[in-house]
Amino acid sequence: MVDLNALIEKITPLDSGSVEQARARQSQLTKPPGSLGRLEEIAVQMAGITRSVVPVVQRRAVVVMAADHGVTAEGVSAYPKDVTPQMVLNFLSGGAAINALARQAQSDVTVVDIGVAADLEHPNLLSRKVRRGTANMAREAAMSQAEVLQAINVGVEVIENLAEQGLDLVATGEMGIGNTTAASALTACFLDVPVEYVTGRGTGIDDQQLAHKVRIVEQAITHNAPDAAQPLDVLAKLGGLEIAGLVGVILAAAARHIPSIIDGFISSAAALVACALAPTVRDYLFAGHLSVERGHRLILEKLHLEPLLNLQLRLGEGTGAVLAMHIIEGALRTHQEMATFAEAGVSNKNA
Ligand SMILES: O=C(O)c1ccc[n+]([C@@H]2O[C@H](COP(=O)([O-])O)[C@@H](O)[C@H]2O)c1
Ligand SMILES: Cc1cc2nc[nH]c2cc1C
Repeated sequence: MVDLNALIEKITPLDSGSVEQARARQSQLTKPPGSLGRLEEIAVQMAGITRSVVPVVQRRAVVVMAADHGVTAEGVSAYPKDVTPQMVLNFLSGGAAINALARQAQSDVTVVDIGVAADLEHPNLLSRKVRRGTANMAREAAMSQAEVLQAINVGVEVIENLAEQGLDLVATGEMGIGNTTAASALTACFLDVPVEYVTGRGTGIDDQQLAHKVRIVEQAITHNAPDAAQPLDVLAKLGGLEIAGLVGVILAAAARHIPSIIDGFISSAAALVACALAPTVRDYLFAGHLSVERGHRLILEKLHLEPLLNLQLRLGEGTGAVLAMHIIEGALRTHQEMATFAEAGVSNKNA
């Protein structure tokens, strides 16, 4: 089992030397300073993360963590919980949105059963069930402390195995009917805001169901009384197995100087927990996109992350994060391939 404190200690600040050299390179490229906007910042941040002045992102993966949620018994989703295992099989057959987008972005897709209630078997599935879905958080803690650590450990091991084969960039993905309810509860707790500010329609519930979902999240928080100063307590009581797994992914990637692209609302709730455990991790993160889900913007504001895309997505799976891989690649290609003023014989700005 991972020693979480030791892992957190490995997450060090970005390398300032690489940051400065990357900035110096940007200032020499054939463009007015700042004209490539956020692409310039991305290239510089990537240099600091990877400790390489001219980083590459050849080997890419999206880790899709799948799990069920006991709170679905309260009628908080527009879809039945059977969709979780059904979509896992769809990911494994290559028929989901994430598969199409990952093929386009030349990213591997790693599918992990970290807590799906049903039995699932497939040669390409990583079977790492911690338990068969969480307990109903409206009535009891979603998970025990031991289970939450086990789920984080799954994420850490997935990254360690991927990193051994070579990994330059990872995207977070998830699948779990009911998981926007868990993500809303976590967000309300960590941001200390009213539940209704951070509770949205998920897969598409109506106004009446939304009002009910808000009450269920409020009930879960009141009943479990998590200690907001103890991120693992909050995660165990209100979280999900896939969210805990993604906390492990985010922490382990940062410890190995691998950048993570965070997907939508649920992935961002995992990032919120990871940053509560290890604030330095934030510098290793990119926000892939801004989800339609209510509350996502508040998480990104709290983490001082600006989304790379805003496409009105609300699918999850890692779709927005994998789309954002193209933006990061663009930032690195210009950083690497553009000629300098001296190389191209272009006159620089008058001194
Ligand atoms: O990523 C997002 O922002 C997002 C927003 C809404 C829904 N989802 C996906 O929809 C599922 C959760 O929705 P729900 O309504 O069952 O809580 C889960 O599988 C998520 O991947 C994802
Ligand atoms: C069909 C479907 C696909 C999904 N992918 C992620 N969450 C999902 C929820 C549903 C309902």
